[in-house]
Amino acid sequence: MSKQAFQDSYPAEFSHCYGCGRDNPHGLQLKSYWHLSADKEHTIAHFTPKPYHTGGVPDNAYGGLIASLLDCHGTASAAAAAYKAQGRDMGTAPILRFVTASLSVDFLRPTPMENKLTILGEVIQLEGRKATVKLSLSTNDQLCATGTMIAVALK
Ligand SMILES: CCCCCCCCCCCC(=O)SCCNC(=O)CCNC(=O)[C@H](O)C(C)(C)COP(=O)(O)OP(=O)(O)OC[C@H]1O[C@@H](n2cnc3c(N)ncnc32)[C@H](O)[C@@H]1OP(=O)(O)O
Repeated sequence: MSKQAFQDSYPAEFSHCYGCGRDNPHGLQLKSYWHLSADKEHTIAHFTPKPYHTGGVPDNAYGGLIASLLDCHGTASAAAAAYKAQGRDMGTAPILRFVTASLSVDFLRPTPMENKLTILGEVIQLEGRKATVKLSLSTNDQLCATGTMIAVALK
């Protein structure tokens, strides 16, 4: 299985996203991958916050950062799952690109900033152009946030 990040398969015109665009030097440049655990096939991304990603209390991450990480990991996971369902490598034509139609986030506890964050995704349904993605963010073995996304493939 390819170790190329999902986002690195995006065509150049889709690579300027603040959260995950490889061509956005001011962005977060999130990278997502397949992650095979014993029982399930997840997607995974890691992000280490900078001190300026704080949410007011210096030790804790800004909620908007957390939502951004879930957002970009979710759409990338949707695209990866859709390619996989079609038996195609990511980035092959015709291009499949998903955008966020809805994203809900539950912030379960303050998210400490000193260690890397782990974002997991699971595409639980693919139906027509619509993907439903379950998301989580944890650090220090503590679950800090969960999310649910509806992503829709661009026509
Ligand atoms: C820019 C390029 C970047 C591409 C590169 C991406 C890089 C990473 C992006 C990071 C993530 C983002 O921030 S993305 C940016 C933030 N998101 C956006 O700007 C999206 C804005 N919204 C839209 O453009 C539109 O509303 C769409 C594309 C989402 C849907 O419009 P549409 O194409 O006309 O499709 P439509 O027929 O309405 O919907 C298709 C199916 O999805 C369902 N559906 C639609 N919206 C919802 C919803 N909120 N909640 C539940 N379900 C929904 C419909 O019921 C239908 O289901 P059924 O009847 O078929 O069952």
